[in-house]
Amino acid sequence: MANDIDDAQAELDSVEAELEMVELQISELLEKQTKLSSRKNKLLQILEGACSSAQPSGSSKPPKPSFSRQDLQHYEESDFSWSKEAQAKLCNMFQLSKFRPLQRAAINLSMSGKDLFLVMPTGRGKSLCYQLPALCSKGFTLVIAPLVSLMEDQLMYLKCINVPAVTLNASSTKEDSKQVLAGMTDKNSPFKLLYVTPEKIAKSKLLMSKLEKSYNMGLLARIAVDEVHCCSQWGHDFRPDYKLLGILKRQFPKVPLVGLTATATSNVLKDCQKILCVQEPITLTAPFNRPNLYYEVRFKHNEDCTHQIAELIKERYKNQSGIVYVFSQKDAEVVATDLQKRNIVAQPYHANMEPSDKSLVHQRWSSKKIQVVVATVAFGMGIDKADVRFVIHHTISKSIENYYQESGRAGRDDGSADCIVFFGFADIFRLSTMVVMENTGQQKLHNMVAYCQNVDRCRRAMMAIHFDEVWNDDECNQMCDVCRHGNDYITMDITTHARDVVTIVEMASSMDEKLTPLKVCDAWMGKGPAKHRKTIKVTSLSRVEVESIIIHLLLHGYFSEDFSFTPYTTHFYLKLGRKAALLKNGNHSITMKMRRVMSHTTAETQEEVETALIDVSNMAVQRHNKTKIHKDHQNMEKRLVQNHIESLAWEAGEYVKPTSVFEVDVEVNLVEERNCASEEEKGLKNSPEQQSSSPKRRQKQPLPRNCGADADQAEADLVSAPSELSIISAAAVEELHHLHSYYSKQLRRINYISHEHLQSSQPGMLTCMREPFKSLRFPLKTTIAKGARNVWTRVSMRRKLIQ
Ligand SMILES: Nc1ncnc2c1ncn2[C@H]1C[C@H](O)[C@@H](COP(=O)(O)OP(=O)(O)OP(=O)(O)O)O1
Repeated sequence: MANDIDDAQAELDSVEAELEMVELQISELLEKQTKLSSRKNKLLQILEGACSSAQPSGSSKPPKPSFSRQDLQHYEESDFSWSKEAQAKLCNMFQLSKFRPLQRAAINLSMSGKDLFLVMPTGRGKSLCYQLPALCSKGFTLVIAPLVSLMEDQLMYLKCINVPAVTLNASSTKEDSKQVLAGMTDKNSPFKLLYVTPEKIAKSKLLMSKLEKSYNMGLLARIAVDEVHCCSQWGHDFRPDYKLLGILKRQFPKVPLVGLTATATSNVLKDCQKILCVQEPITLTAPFNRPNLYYEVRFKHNEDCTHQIAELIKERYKNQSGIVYVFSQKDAEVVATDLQKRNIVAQPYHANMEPSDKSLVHQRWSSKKIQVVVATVAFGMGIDKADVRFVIHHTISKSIENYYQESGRAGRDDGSADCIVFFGFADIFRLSTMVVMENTGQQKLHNMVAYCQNVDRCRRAMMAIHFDEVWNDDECNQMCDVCRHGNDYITMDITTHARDVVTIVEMASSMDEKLTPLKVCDAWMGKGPAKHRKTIKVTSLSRVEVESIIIHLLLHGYFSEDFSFTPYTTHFYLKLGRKAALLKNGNHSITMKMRRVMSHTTAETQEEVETALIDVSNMAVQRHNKTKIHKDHQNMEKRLVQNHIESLAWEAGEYVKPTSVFEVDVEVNLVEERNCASEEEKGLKNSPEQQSSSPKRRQKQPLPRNCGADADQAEADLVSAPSELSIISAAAVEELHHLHSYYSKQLRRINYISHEHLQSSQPGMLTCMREPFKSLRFPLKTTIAKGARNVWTRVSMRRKLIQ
């Protein structure tokens, strides 16, 4: 009877596990289907024409007919009543000889009174698309810009070219404000552009009433919303006051609006459209591609990264201007000082500096008195230096949008420039805790990490897909490290590795222990606490491989983030992801493409530069690294061969899993009926030392899986311990008694050890639980919960039978 119930219970467990797996697979496939369908729709839309009308967010209406190629051609090429004047002002006032792609179409559409979203890469000249129409129209253009510094930059530039422009912001004097407000209703329009912040629109009733008046007088010619993605909380720079700008279109419906951004996906634009209350805007998207920028990702191996950056600057970018982006204000100070020590004229720039110091750094950099600005993201909008030859990221950006913006500050003069990211394992988690409060922060960071982890796709293609563009890899023209040094990767079957590392996290979690990614790496590489080492299947992979696999598992849902908040900081731990359960299925496999270890430096340019730059004092270190790299490479290739042999054997049905097994250090000693009753009896009389030696002996001789009939039998004995004596009898009563004493004794030991541990220097629940649990033994593949359930079922069955 008990046997039947055990069997049924075991089968139920296995059916439940299988069902769980099927559900996961279904949800995976559904997710894939949704992604593919949405991609398909986007591609169809793009193929229909270069531009299309955006649809209101959440609208169930069928899509409006798109803005066709012919329409675009019309606005690009036709002559309009204002065309001559516009061309003249382009040359005479802006001192520019011709329009860049889409500028003319954008200007003509805006002059025709259409609402427009203009998505154009940074530095391609979006401002001209509202500044020139402003000069060709009656009245003035209202420009909403997110930062006062950005407005001031623009005003300075406009003043230089004799374009009358003013601003109203918190720092405007009373007198200035009075003049500006008066000018808004002056028919002679003393200024053509009025710059305000979104806060001003939201808070100043006086401004709104003046706008109302100028609208009624026909003097409010146009509204330009710069950095329009700030309206949407899905945009990377969400600003709450931007959300209130819908009032403008509601109050002044006849005034054309132009929203400008460098980085907005179609979803962000839909959101902006809804927030700004724009009915049917035309979206013009200039190709995001900046053909003159070379994109590259390098592994950040250690703190030596600043040294590498310094060498690059001294050799490759001698006397050329650039930016080094860092993670924090402290990093800005430290890295700038390090560069200075290496004779590079560098200065930090971050939000916590005095405004006067910030503008001094900006000015000195613009006039080439400083070569490098080591900056946080605070050094951003409004930076318009044409000849920036390099943008190096000491730490990855928090999203592809951010990266595109930040790196886009290079090469605005169309001359070639480099955008290099140093990709470090620990940085991912520093950033992760920073974006934890943002709705889509983790997803965006994952996209950025995937961009860096990528080894086989053109980096431009990855960005293009991110920005919903169709892309042909040939267009990269070898201007990214992947296209330039293609095929420098290998495909690894990492299923076994994944199982091993997932087991470590699973085991920690069953012991209520949380592991940081760094600890997972250490534990897996056998560098964790000694007590863990004997229970973990230590990997022979290199650190780089270990980190890459953990990142891969995180990006693909086998791991996920587990944040813990303290009043001072946020901690990042790894926990099992939604797909971790799939690994329990023997047929599930995971492959990943991995750069040949350190083959990164096979990039000629990098190798050339680095070998050329090796400081004599660092020769030894470099040699050591190279030897290690060479060994890593050899190991990797050996493993690949091994993987290949295994997979062939698997296909031929000959594969026998290696006999080394992972032994769970948390086991409950479900002793075999016949012998164990007496063993336990003995155990009860044994000294504590002798008792604890028994489990240890077992650990030293792990029970191999699939290693013959004996092993099978032994395992079966453990799992279905009381099966042979299931009729209630004197023996069974005795056994129940023994079980009872055994568990009481275990509990007493837990109490005793817990007490002891609570008094030790390491405080906390975990410490006191770990030791006692260590000497409990579960059958292989059994968790504490499962083991407890089995024991409970068995004990209660027997109790019933006795009654
Ligand atoms: N048709 C043109 N020909 C040559 N240079 C141009 C042209 N239009 C604009 N520029 C120059 C002027 C500026 O120095 C530079 C960048 O223009 P700007 O309008 O500030 O870019 P942007 O607004 O797209 O960048 P950001 O996204 O960083 O604000 O390009």
